[in-house]
Amino acid sequence: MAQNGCEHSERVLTMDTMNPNVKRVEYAVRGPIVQRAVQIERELNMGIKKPFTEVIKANIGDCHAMGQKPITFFRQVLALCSYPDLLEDSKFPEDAKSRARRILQAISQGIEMIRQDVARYIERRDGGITCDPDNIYLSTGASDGIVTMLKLLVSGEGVSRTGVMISIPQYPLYSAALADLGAVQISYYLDEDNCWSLDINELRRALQEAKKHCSPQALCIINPGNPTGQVQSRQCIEDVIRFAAAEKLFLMADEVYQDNVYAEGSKFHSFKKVLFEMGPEYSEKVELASFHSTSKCYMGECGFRGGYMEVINLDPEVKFQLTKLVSVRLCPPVPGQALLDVVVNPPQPDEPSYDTFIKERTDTLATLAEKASMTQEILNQVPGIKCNPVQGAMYTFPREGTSSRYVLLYEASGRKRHLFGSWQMTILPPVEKLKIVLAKIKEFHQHFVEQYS
Ligand SMILES: Cc1ncc(COP(=O)(O)O)c(C=O)c1O
Repeated sequence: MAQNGCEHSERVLTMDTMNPNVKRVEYAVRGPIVQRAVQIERELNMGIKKPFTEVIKANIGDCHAMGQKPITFFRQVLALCSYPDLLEDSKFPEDAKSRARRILQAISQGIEMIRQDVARYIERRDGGITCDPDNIYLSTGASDGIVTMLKLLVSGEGVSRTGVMISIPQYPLYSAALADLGAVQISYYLDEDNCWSLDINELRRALQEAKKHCSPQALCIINPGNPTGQVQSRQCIEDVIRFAAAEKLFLMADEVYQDNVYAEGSKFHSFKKVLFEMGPEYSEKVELASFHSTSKCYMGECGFRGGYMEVINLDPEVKFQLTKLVSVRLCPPVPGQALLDVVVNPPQPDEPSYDTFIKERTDTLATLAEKASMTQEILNQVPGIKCNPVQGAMYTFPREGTSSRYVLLYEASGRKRHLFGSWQMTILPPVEKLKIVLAKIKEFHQHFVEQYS
């Protein structure tokens, strides 16, 4: 008998009966490199001697786990919302208290106020272009919104099965969600030689090929990009919108890194703003869902799982279905909603927390900018490594040399040939630790090249 009192052969849920789509899901964030790192860390903790004393996790996108300081005002408001007796405590500033009272009141009446605050935030961000709170859906992080939208899109069988275009290199949520939903992944490749920009001809190529075996319905863009750190130009976004309109594709714009722009000459342009500035020919026609989150930018609050999506030009009956789908799962956790509210409605110049808030936000973004330029500078000093400028987001995706030994090693490890010799790392470790990581990469690479080329 098995431990749970049931013969294995009697189980209802086995590897043979389970959902085959789940088995197709790959998720690199929990993949072999991470598992090996965990194992090494355990061995170090057990006192096993190694040529190093610490594992610095340059793969994790969790800002606070990597030492970034949470924004004080946000945590104060969350503490007050969680334990309202603290509203009597004189140590908390008055603006944090009034924000907490407002949120507590709103939550008791439903989430309408938070959706309105999100809409006002989008209007400020997009230079006054109107945003209807009815187009805002609060989500448990951006991931939840993205998966919900994909779920709505997927249908059909065989050549009619929904195909969704995603960038390569990609953020693994997309391939995982598509595998899980049994949708067809249509890969389009970002242009490494042009700072990972998006080439419309490549979109065309991918789409034409895909039409032979599926029904392409949607195009996903991550801007600023994970894992490649590019910020798409306004021209590129316009081209993508024209392409989506011409090909009748639903646009999904993942904009969770909208504040993370570092490079001179790079600027974040939201898809919504560009769409509306292109005039009614596009703004009244192209269907768009855009996503934001409390997890990234200067907030880094991924543990609270706050986010929203804005939908534009959604068929009213589909919108009804979306509302139903979201409602069935009940609302996102209250702390995530409260946090989202203070992110979209931060301290104002006449409020006591304003100066601290601005200082913390500015310092956090300035440190990330410093780490972005340090990373690309040091990696580009290593002979054989090429690293594009980290224009935005929190990652770099450098490429190693092309010796045949590398190719063999790479393929032997079961990776995809097209990503040969490239790897992703975050710029999140504290400056001093990042310097150590970069120095180690330099040393390792030089040694590896000497040994095998
Ligand atoms: C491009 C991109 N989209 C979505 C997410 C998920 O965000 P959230 O934590 O809000 O679910 C991430 C997280 O790393 C990301 O990099």
